[in-house]
Amino acid sequence: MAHATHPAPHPSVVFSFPTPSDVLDPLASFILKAQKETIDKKGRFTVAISGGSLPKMLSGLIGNPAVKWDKWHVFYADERVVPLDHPDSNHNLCMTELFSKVPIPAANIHTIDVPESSSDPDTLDLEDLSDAYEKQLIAEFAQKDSARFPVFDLILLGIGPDGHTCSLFPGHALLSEEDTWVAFIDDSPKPPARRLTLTYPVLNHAARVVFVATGVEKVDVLSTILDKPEEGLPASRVRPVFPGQVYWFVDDAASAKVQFGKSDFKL
Ligand SMILES: O=C(O)[C@H](O)[C@@H](O)[C@H](O)[C@H](O)COP(=O)(O)O
Repeated sequence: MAHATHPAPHPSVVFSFPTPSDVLDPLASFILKAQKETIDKKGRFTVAISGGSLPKMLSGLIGNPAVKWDKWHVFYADERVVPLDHPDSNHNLCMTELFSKVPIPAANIHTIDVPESSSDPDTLDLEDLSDAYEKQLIAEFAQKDSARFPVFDLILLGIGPDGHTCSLFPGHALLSEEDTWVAFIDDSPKPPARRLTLTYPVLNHAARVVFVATGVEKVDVLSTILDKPEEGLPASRVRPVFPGQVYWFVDDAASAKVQFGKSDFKL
């Protein structure tokens, strides 16, 4: 019997701009176009967002009347298991850099269940926390899309100098996770050790994954990720199934050694 064939993933699209600040407007325009296409079709826009320098890179959205914040449903691509108001919390960072500056309803931002000012988050059971976060995703996606995995309209990610993305670190057992939507890790090589993360099955069913990476400290890892995917760095393994698509918004310092073809940015 013939096996069903699945179209191969689209090749990634790489946009490189002279400086980090030159990335801001094109990135905002790209997100707005994705938002419009999605809301026109289904009336809501599901977004996963990570920490690091990424939230600040979304400043082009602040004050922009075209952003339909009330239609955004935001999840964290990964989160550190610390109180939500802790300096290490990705939610805290996103609030400071972005969400406190725009009219997004608080109910549309899905946080992990670690109360603000909680005095001992280390006693919280990671499996319970990741199950509870997965339930929030199921509530958002499962009945509506009736799919085995959620299909985020947009996932916004950074990369570490070791090639990690989300809390998916090189050589870690979580790289082989095939079933759960949200996983936990208690041995992150980058502190803090205890984190939750979306898994590859989620990343690789997204409609669009956007990586943002700037600065010379990313130059070697970016060329390994794009030019040597066979090395299997965590970020190289983000290859959403057709018709999903990976986009890179980088600066010329980060892409200086990349051989992979770059595209001219146009919408
Ligand atoms: O959870 C973390 O430890 C960080 O959020 C991390 O994953 C970060 O997103 C990348 O290292 C990229 O960071 P920069 O964008 O700041 O380089």
